[in-house]
Parts: sequence; C-alpha cells; structure tokens
Amino acid sequence: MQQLERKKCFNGRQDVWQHASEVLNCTMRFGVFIPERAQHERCPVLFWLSGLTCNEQNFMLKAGAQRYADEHGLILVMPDTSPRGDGVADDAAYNLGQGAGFYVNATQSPWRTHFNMYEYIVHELPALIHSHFPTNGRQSISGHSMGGHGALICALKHPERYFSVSAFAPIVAPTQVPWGQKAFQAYLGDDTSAWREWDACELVKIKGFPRAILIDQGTADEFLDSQLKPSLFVTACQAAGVALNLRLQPEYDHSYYFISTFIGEHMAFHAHALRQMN
Ligand SMILES: N[C@@H](CCC(=O)N[C@@H](CS)C(=O)NCC(=O)O)C(=O)O
Repeated sequence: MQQLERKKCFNGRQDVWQHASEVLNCTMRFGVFIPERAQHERCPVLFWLSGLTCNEQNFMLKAGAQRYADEHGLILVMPDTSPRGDGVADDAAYNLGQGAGFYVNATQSPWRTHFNMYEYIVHELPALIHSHFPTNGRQSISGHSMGGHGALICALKHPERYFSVSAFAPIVAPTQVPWGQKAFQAYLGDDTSAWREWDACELVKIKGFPRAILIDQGTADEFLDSQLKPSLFVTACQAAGVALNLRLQPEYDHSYYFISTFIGEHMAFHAHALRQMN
C-alpha cells in the first residue's frame, strides 16, 4: 500500500491510497476518511460506491460527507468504479469499461481478466481496510446510480456483512434498462438468466432483506424514467415484505448537488445501525 494524499479535513484525515489488487489484476486507488475519534477507539466503516464516469475522487470532493463522518465517528472508504490502466480492457463509451465496472464479476472476454468489481468490493477491499485501519469490523454500504446498484446487490447478496444499506438514485433493475443491459451483455454474455443474480429487484424477491433500506431519488433526475425506475424496486420490496423507505425529493436532479443535500441523513442512518449494541 502506498499513500498518495493526506489532508486534514473536519478534524479527521482524508487520505488516498494505492495498492495492487489481486482480483482486479491491476493497481487500484481508494479514498479513506479517518475521523478524529479513531485516534481513541476503533470505528465502523461506510463504503461508498460511485457512479458512471467517477473515480475515487468525485464523492471525496463533492459530497461533503467528511463533516458527518467525523461527527458520527465513521471511517469512509471510497473506491474507484472499475479496474484501470493501459493493459486493462476499455471502451470509448462512458458507460462501458474503465469507469463503468457495474460491480459485477465479468465472465466474458476481454473483460473477465480485470472486471471483478463485486469480488473486490465485497472481499478484497474490506479485508485490506480492516487490516490496515482502526476499524471495529462493522461495515455498511451506500452509493449513487451505478454505485447505488452496487451497494444494493452487495447488501442483498451478503446481508450478514452489512449493518445497513442506502442509495441515491440507484439503478434498481439493470436487467430492464439500457445502461444495465449494455453492461451486462458485455460483461456477462447473451444468456440473460445469468444477469438476474446482479439485479436488485430480482435479488430482493428471492432473498428479501432483514432491515429497512433507505433510498433518495430526485424527481427532476434526467435518468429517472429511462434508467432508474425506482417504482420497480418498490413493487419488488412489497412482494418480498422488505421495508423500503424511498424518498422522492422534489426538483433534485442526478448530480452531486442532490447527494450533498441529503448525505448527512444517510450518514445518520448508517451511524444509527452501526453503533447499535449487539
Ligand atoms: N452522460 C453523463 C452520465 C454520467 C453521470 O451522470 N455520472 C454520474 C453518476 S451516474 C456522476 O456521478 N458523474 C460524476 C460527477 O458528477 O462528479 C455524463 O457523462 O455526464
């Protein structure tokens, strides 16, 4: 692990680290915010998954989450959205390849050598974080758009690993919308039955979820009707008996202005779950 940035921020410390990822087969960067409280006690972790075109910097720079992370004593971990590098497969489009890993494990050539973001987010990165930083082993997950999809599928597949999950404007049904269909066809192949295990609406129907899920969605989001379709997740959660708190936020769009407006409430939601006594 190599430290690339270290900045004092809201009493805590905002770092960027670089490491060699085995599952992604390339060098990866992630941001980590360490609250002041971590100098005295071990703290829980919130993983943040960003959306299309993002790297580890977008959320760090634009969401203003560090203020709340320090207040609640949460370690924030902000990974990149895909494997990167000259030797890594890519596509000219913004919604495939580097910057668009979709948090799945690719099975198709040329993607499968590097594009194993699910494995990275659920296994390799948490192991690294819990061994290098002063965590108490507890973790939750949140994200935006493609990253909201990622957060939902990670928590739905592994409810025992995440104390809570929330999302901003998530892609809840990637098998039914153009962004998801394009990426899944490339990464997972033509057999659409293989896509279902990476779709939050499908997963929640099969597996349910034992805790309440928080989602914020702006009503002026330019991708609302074409790519996000939160009503599909409402129906799926109702069928599965899962407590979904979907908050439609009037006039907010898809941007980080929307995220920064409501991130404090998401941080409080996660802090409440992570700091409950056993
Ligand atoms: N076509 C759009 C789609 C990309 C987009 O909206 N990305 C969102 C996530 S899905 C984002 O967070 N962009 C980076 C940012 O706002 O900092 C673009 O290229 O701007």
